[in-house]
Amino acid sequence: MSAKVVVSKRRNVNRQAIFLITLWPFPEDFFLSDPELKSKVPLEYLSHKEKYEEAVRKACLLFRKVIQLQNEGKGGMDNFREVLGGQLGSAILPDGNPITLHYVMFIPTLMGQGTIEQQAEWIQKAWNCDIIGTYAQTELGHGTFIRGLETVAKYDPKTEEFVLHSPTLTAYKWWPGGLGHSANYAVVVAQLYTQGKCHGIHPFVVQLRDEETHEPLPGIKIGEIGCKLGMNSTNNGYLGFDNVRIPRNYMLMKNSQVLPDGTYVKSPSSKLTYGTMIFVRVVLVQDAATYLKKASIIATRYSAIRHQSQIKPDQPEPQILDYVTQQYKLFPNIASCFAFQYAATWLWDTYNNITEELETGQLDNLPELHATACVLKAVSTADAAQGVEMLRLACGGHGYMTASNLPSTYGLVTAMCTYEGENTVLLLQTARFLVKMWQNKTNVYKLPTMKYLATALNRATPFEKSVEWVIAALQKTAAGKIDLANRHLNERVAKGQSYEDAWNNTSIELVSAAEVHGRTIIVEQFYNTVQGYKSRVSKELGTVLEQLLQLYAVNAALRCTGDFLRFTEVLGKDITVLQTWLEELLSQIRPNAVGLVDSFDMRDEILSSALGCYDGNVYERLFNEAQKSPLNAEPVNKSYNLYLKPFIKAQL
Ligand SMILES: CCCCCCCC/C=C\CCCC(=O)SCCNC(=O)CCNC(=O)[C@H](O)C(C)(C)COP(=O)(O)OP(=O)(O)OC[C@H]1O[C@@H](n2cnc3c(N)ncnc32)[C@H](O)[C@@H]1OP(=O)(O)O
Ligand SMILES: Cc1cc2nc3c(=O)[nH]c(=O)nc-3n(C[C@H](O)[C@H](O)[C@H](O)COP(=O)(O)OP(=O)(O)OC[C@H]3O[C@@H](n4cnc5c(N)ncnc54)[C@H](O)[C@@H]3O)c2cc1C
Repeated sequence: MSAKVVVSKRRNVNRQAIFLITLWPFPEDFFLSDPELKSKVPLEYLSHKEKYEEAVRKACLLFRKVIQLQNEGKGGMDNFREVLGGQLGSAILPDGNPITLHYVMFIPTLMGQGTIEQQAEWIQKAWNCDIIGTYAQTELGHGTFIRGLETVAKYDPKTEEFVLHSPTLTAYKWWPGGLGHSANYAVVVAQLYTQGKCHGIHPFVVQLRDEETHEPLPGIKIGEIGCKLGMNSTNNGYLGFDNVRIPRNYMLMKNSQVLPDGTYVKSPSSKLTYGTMIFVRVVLVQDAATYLKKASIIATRYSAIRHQSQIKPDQPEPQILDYVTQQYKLFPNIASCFAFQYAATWLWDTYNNITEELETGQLDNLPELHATACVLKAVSTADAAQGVEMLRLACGGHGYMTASNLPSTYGLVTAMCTYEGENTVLLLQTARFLVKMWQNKTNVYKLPTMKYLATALNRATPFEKSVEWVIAALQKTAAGKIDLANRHLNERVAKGQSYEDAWNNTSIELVSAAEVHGRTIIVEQFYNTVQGYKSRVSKELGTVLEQLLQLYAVNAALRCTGDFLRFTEVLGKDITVLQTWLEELLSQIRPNAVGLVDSFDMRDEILSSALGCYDGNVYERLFNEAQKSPLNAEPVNKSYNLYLKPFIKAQL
């Protein structure tokens, strides 16, 4: 991965802005120039069924091209990551990809939970797409509380098989992507029973459909769950089992096993079953950055084109980009794109390092990785969803048009707040870890993202107008919130509440403490990244990066003013200094705003937006898109003679 400086100049010198990006040698043109990957008719004018069929057609072609590149030695996993991610992936399949789960969860689970022999059996078939899988964990009745899943897998030692069964309607698997009509295999998470004892949830490979006819196999009740807020081509499905038998070795047995006689061999850690969920949460932080970049480009370019109202009576209508309120909607989101990008890169590296440790049986850092993946996924996806909605609103009526691609982008990003662990639940997971660290302070000194907790609470943080102060204040606030929540927990227990009730009654504070902890990590990673670049890039770039870092930090601080006043030495007058600092930064960033979003380097075909095109011809594109409406094919629609005319006549 080589970081290079890309200079993006826009029309005139004062808009020169440069942005440091990591260039992947990914052949975008190979995909975007393929006419077969373009929709003949805008998706919004297709039926639900047609949208799905079009998505399957494109998804198969997309992956065929990726496999072709791989066979030619032109990249591997990176190419999959590009076509599955929020940039190229959502440009070609804006309503979701029905085969995503095959690559994002089915194959990773086989790799993470299968024995070497099972990997040898299944992974080549999966990579060759001889089989198409999904990841079926969530049920109609349970998504968060996976220890409460109802699907059962009972071992029959006589035949050395597991019998999968859905005892209730709420036990039906519900949500898995591609499950409705696309996948013919699934990793199914079920309660394992052997020798009359339940050993909790475990992963099983289950064939769902005939590999030739694609007909559902006997005992398999399967279909799609219907229309959703977005992602309507993802083919999320339901799956019920009526005593379906699978061979013993279809249980993924890397971590725990069932021997032929039914003996259960326990895993070194029950948490290893959860591994795949960490992987996707880590990857989602990058996707949050990508979706927010896409919306930031669209809204910023549109704000440079759109002229509206007057700032001074004798002046022509200004670019709406010159309204400070508009800058306040746009620029903190641009800064967040950098923040989440850097946090995603750091988290990806951390994940890979710790996953290597897990392979050698070292589990020490798994809890911190889990807690960190949870909080960064929750904070980045929540902020990205809020940011995309703010950017849509910043574009007025035209932002509400499907042709802007902002509604579709919102549909994709807001789903991330729910899947792979609903955000509140994940923040509570992080809080659980923080409280445990707080109560057992000796551990805190070792963990990279936690070591500030050892000293932050009692550290003096007199106000100063600097990013370093903001980081120190966020750390002190996080420590203060964790300490206070812990004290309230203990007080509730002392008054006779069970620990579980005390936890529930303290959960608002716990979620808030976890969130501040997450923001601390993001600001600190942004700071470390900029410090690392400053000595290696031009003075201009260093200045721009510093401005963005300061904007992200001061905006994070202003979001925490209440807590800052409670947990740090900051005073009301200091908050005024922060507000003025923010306004100064908006003004400093204004000349580079368009250049900055240009440097996110997303082509028009990726943006798929009449508002965000590089040439700025917004109105012509909006009008041309309107002509594609089937209603405009004829001047008078048949409903006039059928309904309107009789209605009008009847009123005369
Ligand atoms: C290339 C780009 C591609 C991007 C495109 C992606 C598109 C993908 C589209 C859709 C994919 C979506 C797929 C899904 O949604 S799959 C289903 C996801 N479901 C969940 O995430 C469920 C969430 N719930 C849970 O994880 C758990 O129920 C829980 C909330 C964590 C509670 O667990 P539990 O009931 O066991 O209770 P505890 O809190 O007591 O936890 C017990 C201990 O286990 C530790 N733990 C929990 N989870 C993990 C984990 N994942 N890893 C490691 N450790 C874990 C926890 O910390 C406790 O430890 P302790 O020591 O404190 O006892
Ligand atoms: C687009 C999309 C794609 C998906 N793809 C898949 C897939 O491929 N495979 C798969 O298995 N699943 C998939 N899911 C399901 C997803 O993982 C679940 O929706 C998610 O885990 C949340 O579970 P739930 O929907 O049952 O909500 P619930 O768990 O019922 O949560 C509902 C509400 O209750 C709250 N709540 C729940 N538990 C607690 C708690 N302990 N403390 C405080 N509040 C709590 C939550 O915060 C939330 O506000 C997908 C979901 C979506 C939206």
